[in-house]
Amino acid sequence: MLRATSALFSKASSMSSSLAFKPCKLALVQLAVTADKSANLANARAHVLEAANNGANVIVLPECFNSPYGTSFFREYSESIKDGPSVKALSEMAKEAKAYLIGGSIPERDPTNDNIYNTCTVYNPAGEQIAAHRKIHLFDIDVPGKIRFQESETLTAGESLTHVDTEYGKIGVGICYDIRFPEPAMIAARKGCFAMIYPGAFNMVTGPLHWELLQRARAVDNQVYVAACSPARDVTAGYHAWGHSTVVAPTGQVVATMEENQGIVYADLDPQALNDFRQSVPLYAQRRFDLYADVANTKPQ
Ligand SMILES: NC(=O)CC(=O)C(=O)O
Repeated sequence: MLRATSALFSKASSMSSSLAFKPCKLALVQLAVTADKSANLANARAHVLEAANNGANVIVLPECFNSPYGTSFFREYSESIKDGPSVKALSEMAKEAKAYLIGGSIPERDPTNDNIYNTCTVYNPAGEQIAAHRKIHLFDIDVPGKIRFQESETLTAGESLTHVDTEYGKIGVGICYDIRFPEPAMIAARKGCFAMIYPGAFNMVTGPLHWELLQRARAVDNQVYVAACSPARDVTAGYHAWGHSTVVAPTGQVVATMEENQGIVYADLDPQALNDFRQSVPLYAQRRFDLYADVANTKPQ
């Protein structure tokens, strides 16, 4: 299903506070993930090439696309992001596709300390790995009678924010639970990112409640594009992903989305639309950091 954005905001006359980036076509690959890593890599390759053949310049894979999503699987499926089979395959895919590839996430084992991370690696069209984002907020929740998931049982959190320079402009990257925290998206936007992209795997409890809401919130707060790419739902797996990979415009409107099955969602990202909206609703000139710059030092009471 594709929902088109209506032209709510007319073209701005002045572009004084405009953000420079080039138009590009984004593709979110909502992949059916199995317990067979090689099959997952082959399936990812086929879909990345399909997206590129359909004109995508920036292609995104889901969270944990090479492994089932579950704390009991992370160590078994983990590998190095320097020379493991998954990063080799991702690099080749990006090169074959001649596109930027935001390679979902994989369980990463760091050979220097044996820690396991949930890590998104990013590639340029030459196949070079240009960034790696380790999920900074681990998904530890307990909703009684509904879902308990504790990534921290096996994973270690990353320690840095990720902003990737591409020929189209700067893109911020987070992973799934990272989207619940407004600060990284705000920093990315203030540093000139035109989009925040989140490989993610919400579930049947939190998906209907928050998946779209959080993307729209991050988009409208920061007046950037926001996209989240999920695995397809597999009801035979231990974790049932919500699916619904989605792209949201800087206005907060959903521009492209889908249901729960495997497929690809496309959206054209347009600098003119972003800048027109920022001109119409000039948040960047109106913020009152004189009143709330100290948020990190304000303790919850
Ligand atoms: N899987 C996640 O990291 C996050 C999630 O499912 C949620 O926040 O809900």
